[in-house]
Amino acid sequence: MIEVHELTKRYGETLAVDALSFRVPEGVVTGFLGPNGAGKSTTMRMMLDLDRPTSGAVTIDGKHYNQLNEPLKYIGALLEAKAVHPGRTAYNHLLWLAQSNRIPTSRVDQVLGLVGLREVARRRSGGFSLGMGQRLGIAAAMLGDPKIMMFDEPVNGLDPEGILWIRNLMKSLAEEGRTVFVSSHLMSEMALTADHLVVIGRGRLLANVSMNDFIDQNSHGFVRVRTPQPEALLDALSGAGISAAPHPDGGFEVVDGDPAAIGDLARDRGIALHELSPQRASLEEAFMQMTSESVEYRTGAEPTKES
Ligand SMILES: Nc1ncnc2c1ncn2[C@@H]1O[C@H](COP(=O)(O)OP(=O)(O)OP(=O)(O)O)[C@@H](O)[C@H]1O
Repeated sequence: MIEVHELTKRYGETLAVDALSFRVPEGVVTGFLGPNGAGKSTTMRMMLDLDRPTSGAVTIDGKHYNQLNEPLKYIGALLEAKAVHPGRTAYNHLLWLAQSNRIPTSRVDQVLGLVGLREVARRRSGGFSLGMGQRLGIAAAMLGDPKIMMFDEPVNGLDPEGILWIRNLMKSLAEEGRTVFVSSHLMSEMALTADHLVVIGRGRLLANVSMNDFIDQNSHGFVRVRTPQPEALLDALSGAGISAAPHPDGGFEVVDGDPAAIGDLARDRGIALHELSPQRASLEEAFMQMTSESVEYRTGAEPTKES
């Protein structure tokens, strides 16, 4: 369990993280979302003691990172995939990390197998592709078999196969009961991976909810209706006080509509329906809705000091 308590980070005039508090639950993938510059990387660095908070604290299973004996056994992280000495082989990079945390050497071979790098283990990592570098970073994160794993933008620059592999890996790590905390600015990817969301803007907490609740709370669902008798249907709907907006594809959209009520109304009037489908907004639409409601988070808005 990761707990963030009133975490604040100031870089001179910039308030990068502002009294942030949240917990990252176990057994699910938690997505960490926020516009560019929201403070995600700074928060993650402070979680790993790579940056010192101005105030507040992060605890991992109740302890500060620097109190963890052999930290790779508690928390594994992929922050900067290319943060590996280019002249070192994949095997030696992992061996060095394993030895520094008293992890058995046999585990190096095991994680190389888990990420599919066994065949290139003796090659220098400087010649690795981006995808191989990501896999090596993930192998390092898994080395200590930690209960908590953090990934900062793990699918950046990966091909579809690599993206699918990382998505499935994160889900299976969570299913094993681990805490999986992942940042990404790719909403469609996050929607497919995360069960829970922590959303920040300008260093502040905006939401800490399940994916489903976040979408429901920040967007309107609608019902898509298609009929060969559009005029009769529009008439019936407006008579029932339901407003429907025409869609360029010839159908209608009823915002916050109840499909059963629309279906019953059409049946009562003898109107044929060729489509009656409830639609849900995407995570991207919900995210845009949430951030656009506040002037502070709108693209192009000047950051307000202390905001
Ligand atoms: N070392 C630093 N010195 C000064 N300012 C910094 C430093 N690191 C981050 N910042 C500032 O802190 C704020 C938060 O940055 P951070 O990189 O944490 O955001 P982010 O949410 O990870 O953004 P992105 O999605 O663009 O990576 C930004 O205004 C950034 O310019």
